[in-house]
Parts: sequence; C-alpha cells; structure tokens
Amino acid sequence: MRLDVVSIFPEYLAALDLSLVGKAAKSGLLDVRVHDLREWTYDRHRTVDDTPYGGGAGMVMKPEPWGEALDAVAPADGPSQPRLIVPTPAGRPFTQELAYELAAEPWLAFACGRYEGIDARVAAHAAERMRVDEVSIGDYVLNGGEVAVLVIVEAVARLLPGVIGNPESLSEESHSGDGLLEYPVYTKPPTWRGHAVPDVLLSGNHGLVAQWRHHESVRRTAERRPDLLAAWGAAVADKDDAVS
Ligand SMILES: O[C@H]1NC=Nc2ccccc21
Repeated sequence: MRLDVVSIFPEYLAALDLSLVGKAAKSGLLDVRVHDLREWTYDRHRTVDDTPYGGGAGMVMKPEPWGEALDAVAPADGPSQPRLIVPTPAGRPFTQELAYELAAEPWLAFACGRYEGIDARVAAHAAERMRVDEVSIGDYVLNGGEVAVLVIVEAVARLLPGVIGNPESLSEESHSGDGLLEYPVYTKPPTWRGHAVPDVLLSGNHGLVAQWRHHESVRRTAERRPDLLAAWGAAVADKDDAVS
C-alpha cells in the first residue's frame, strides 16, 4: 500500500517511521510519503490560509496550494488515483469497519487540515477524479488533522497482511470479532501488591476460561459502552433467528 500525507507540519508524521508502521515501511509493505504543503506556495510568507468568506473566527486553508499538492501527489493523467481521506470533526466516524475497508485500498492519500478546515472546493474538486472521504476520529476538538492521520494510519496498517506478527490477535480485540469490548488481561506474577489474578485463569480449564472471558466482555461492555451491547444483542438475536 502506498500512503501519501500532505501537511504543514510534516515533522508531526515522523512517528510513522517508528514501530509497526515504520517496520512495515522498511519491509516494503507500506510506501509512506510525507509532503509539506508549503512546497506549493510561492509568496514570501509561504501563505497557506486566509480569512473565511462570510466572516467568523479563525482561518481557512486556501484551495490553491492544496490543488497543486494533490496534482503533484496524484497527477490527473496518472494511471490510477488514490482514495483521499480528509480528517475533519465534520466527517463520518472512523470505525474498525472503515479501517478494514481502507486496508483493502492500494493507495491512500491524507490531507491534514487545521481545525477551521480546508476550503470546501478542494474536496469537491478532488472528488471529480478520486474517491474522497471526510472522516472524524471523534467528537472532540483538535487543532489539525495530523494526529487523526496517525490514528487512522496505525489502525489501517496493522490490518495489512504481514504487518503484525500474530494475525490471531486481530480477531479477539475490542471493536472487532463479536463487537464486545475485550476482557481484562493478566500476566505473571500471580499476586502483585496484594492483587491476585482471577483463579479461573490459573485453573487450566479452557472452557471455564472462555466462559469467564465472555462474561467479562459482556460486563465491561454493559458498564462502559451500552450502545455496543445493544448492537451486539441485536446481532445475536438475528443469528438465533437465522438458525431457528
Ligand atoms: O477527527 C477530528 N476530530 C476532532 N477534531 C479534528 C480536527 C481536525 C481534523 C480532524 C478532527
């Protein structure tokens, strides 16, 4: 997979050279290219934003540098086009389902905008030749899209075949598999500062362990994410209906 990221803070994306994503890049599984938007500005101050039409606080990112940056990253007459992801608080929610969808793409491009946003014509113009998704990583305020790109890239890259050691671990995680939150995990020592590991986990009885883990997933989901529990319950009911 090829990943292009355009940002006015390219150094923010240095984290992509680390750990899992960095290893995937070194092994050739990922071709990560980070670009400085200011490369496509020509005035002395390398201006990338201006005041918003219609008034209001903050600044909006100008369309011209973005248009030229996207033309350079993905030429209109090129053999293929990337899927463009624009992180924004006004976007569709980023979910594990969308992560799987993006992991199937051969080429993703990310446009990192500042919180006030990029001139809306940039996405509209790009959509004339590539698929554009405006995506939010959550209902809170960031100052720019770079952090969101790091979140999205990590969630997507780890799904690529060969990126993480044991693909088994992908199935038992929160938000994948059965849709419940993951059960609590423990390792040695069996007692630590007066806190003991639940006996069932030391019993060697795999059936009891699986039962305990499922119960803990349901308990935790009910406690912390009743919305997910409702969806899970409905899915189980559908499955029961299907077999009855
Ligand atoms: O994903 C968003 N969540 C909240 N704020 C943002 C700001 C800029 C880009 C993206 C986001």
